Amino acid sequence: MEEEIQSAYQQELQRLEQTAAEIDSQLQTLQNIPRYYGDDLTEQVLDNIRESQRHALAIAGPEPYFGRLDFEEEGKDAPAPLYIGKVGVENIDTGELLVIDWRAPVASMYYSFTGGEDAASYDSPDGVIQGLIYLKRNLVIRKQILQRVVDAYERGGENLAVTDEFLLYRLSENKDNKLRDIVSTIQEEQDKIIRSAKNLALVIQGVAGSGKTTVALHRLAFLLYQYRENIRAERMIIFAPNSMFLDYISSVLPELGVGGIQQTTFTDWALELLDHEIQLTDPADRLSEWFGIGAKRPVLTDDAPGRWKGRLSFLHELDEQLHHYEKTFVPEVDFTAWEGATLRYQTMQEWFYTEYKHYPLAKRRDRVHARIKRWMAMELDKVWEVHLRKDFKKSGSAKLRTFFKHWPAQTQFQLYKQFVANSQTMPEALQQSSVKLFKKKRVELEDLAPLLYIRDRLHGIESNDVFDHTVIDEAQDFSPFQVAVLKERTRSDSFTILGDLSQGIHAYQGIRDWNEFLSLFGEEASGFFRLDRSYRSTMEIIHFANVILERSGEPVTLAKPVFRSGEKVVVHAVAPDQRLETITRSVAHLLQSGDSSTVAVIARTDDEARILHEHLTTAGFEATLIHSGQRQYRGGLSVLPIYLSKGLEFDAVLLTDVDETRYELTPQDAKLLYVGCTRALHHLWLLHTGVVSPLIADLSDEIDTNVLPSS
Ligand SMILES: Nc1ncnc2c1ncn2[C@@H]1O[C@H](COP(=O)(O)OP(=O)(O)OP(=O)(O)O)[C@@H](O)[C@H]1O
Repeated sequence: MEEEIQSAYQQELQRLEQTAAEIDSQLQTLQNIPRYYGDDLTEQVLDNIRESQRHALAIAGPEPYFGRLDFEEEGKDAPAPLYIGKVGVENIDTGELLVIDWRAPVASMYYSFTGGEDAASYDSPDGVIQGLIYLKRNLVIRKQILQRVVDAYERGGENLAVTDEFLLYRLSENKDNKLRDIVSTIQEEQDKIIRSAKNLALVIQGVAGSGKTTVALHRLAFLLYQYRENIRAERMIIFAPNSMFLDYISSVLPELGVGGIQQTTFTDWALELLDHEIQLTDPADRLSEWFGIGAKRPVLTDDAPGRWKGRLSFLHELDEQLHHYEKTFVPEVDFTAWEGATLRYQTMQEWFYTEYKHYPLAKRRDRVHARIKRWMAMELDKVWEVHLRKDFKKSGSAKLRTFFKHWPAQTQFQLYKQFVANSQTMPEALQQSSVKLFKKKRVELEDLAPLLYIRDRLHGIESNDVFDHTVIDEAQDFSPFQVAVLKERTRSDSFTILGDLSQGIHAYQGIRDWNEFLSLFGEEASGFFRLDRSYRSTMEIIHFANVILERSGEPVTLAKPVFRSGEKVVVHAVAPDQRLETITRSVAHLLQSGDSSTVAVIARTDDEARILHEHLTTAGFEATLIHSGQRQYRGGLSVLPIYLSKGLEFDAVLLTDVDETRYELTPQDAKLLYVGCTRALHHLWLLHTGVVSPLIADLSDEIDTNVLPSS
């Protein structure tokens, strides 16, 4: 056995040397060719190709591949080894494929193969190809050094099922600052999503840590590879909850060799399109209202402003109002430029409603205006007396200006203000507060989608502004209205919409059920996936977090852990006068433990986080305070309010003040605490002074209560 392993290692060593030498030599050759900055188009195209090859080889160089699959295609007489890496590499002289791009059809078997003696298959452009798999091997290569060779499957061997050993090895590594690619360990259920066809709106419900964000980013890389003739990176867009989150995920796409994809938040994107005509109220006000403690929080109903204005029935009501606006847009008044020159309103209506029907409203108005001017010019030509012609021209223009005052060019905001004031269905309190706010030229987040909708009806959507693919992360916090607006701007309904209803902490604006989105697309054009396995946290952490979710009193899907065991979750009661000192000691302990390079101290509110940050800084720690305006994710030690922890992950998490007043037995608080706990990869500690939160009370078997280091 030992000998076999040694020989496999030697074999792989040799192969690696050859492949690495080929990559280095190709890269060297390309680097010797200077970049082209001239005007010749052919040269420019060639230079671009060389540049992307340089880029690909630079990615391949240090870690050329991560897996090997020996596959014997039906009709062939021997298995051929396929080496799978982030980018494909060919031997320049022989054309032999040294490394196969992970996105290539044949590589899909590396991810879908789960063992057994049966035939395996993949979809090639020429149809389904079948054959037998003889070996699946994981290889860890760093800086061209072969570090690990592990066979997950060998035909005829004892272990017929593909083992998770390599996945566990990857998961046990601790995290640096950013989210990373997972090409070497993509799981079968994730691979199905990544390789789904382009013209589908995919909705993915995935438990915390199931890899939703990561999978969505890999899907973009796949689409760009598979549909390279039809889609462009600059026409793809990712919507994420905030700028810091965008920074946190910013390494994955470059690691996969993909650049140029637009990444933004819905708010930033919408405000830009709306030409900053309006200002958004400070989101911090609403956040402190909803994430305040206890009695201060509003009751959550479907009449909450975000829920109400985000529903499709509001869109339909606006649609009706827009329709009415359009129908009455051309007044039933003739235009007389001068005596004897009258344009009947029926003619103008004919132009507006029939001839220019296909243009958006504002453009139609401009077209009719220009056409009336042309009509006046023709009428003038019929006037022979020169002095009259001059007078008519002047007075006709003045009359047209007055006449067009009946056709006011309204902005989307002016129209929206009227529509809201005229609404027959909006709850009165909401209508009044909106009208009051609009007087100050201010709007709330939930007004952005209706404003964009009206804007698009007025001005249309430029073909340059249409997306080839749209990703919405943390989509449970989006409204159907927002998705409807994005649907108008996304070609062929090509969407990846991902989120977790159990983490819907912004329920005052988000959805309750994925059907709220799916109904926008229809069955044929959409697909629904569930990811129930969680890869982030240890079994102990996931079991603990699941209990919290069960106590929420709402129907939930519990996360299934991969078999990775760690220490028990720590829950510790602290006397009030020991609180700060205990936090300091715990942080020091967690930072020193070997597998914690990122540690988060998670407080209940913004203010509590700020105070803790001050305390830790004074105690000599280098810590980053994460607040709602934060744009960069720095890693190391972070202090943050719990609602901002969504989407992030840390080797160790310390939740402070998990007591009955801060985390009540309500669905909202359960979701909030669930989000906080599921941020931890390896260590989860919770401290409380006073009575422990009912969400985690009486869990003695699951937890450790006695591990705090002594002072
Ligand atoms: N197949 C995989 N192999 C290795 N690591 C994985 C795999 N899938 C997910 N992970 C890891 O699990 C963690 C969670 O991934 P990600 O943040 O994408 O999940 P998520 O579902 O978006 O989480 P959440 O909803 O809790 O924010 C990351 O560290 C990611 O690298």
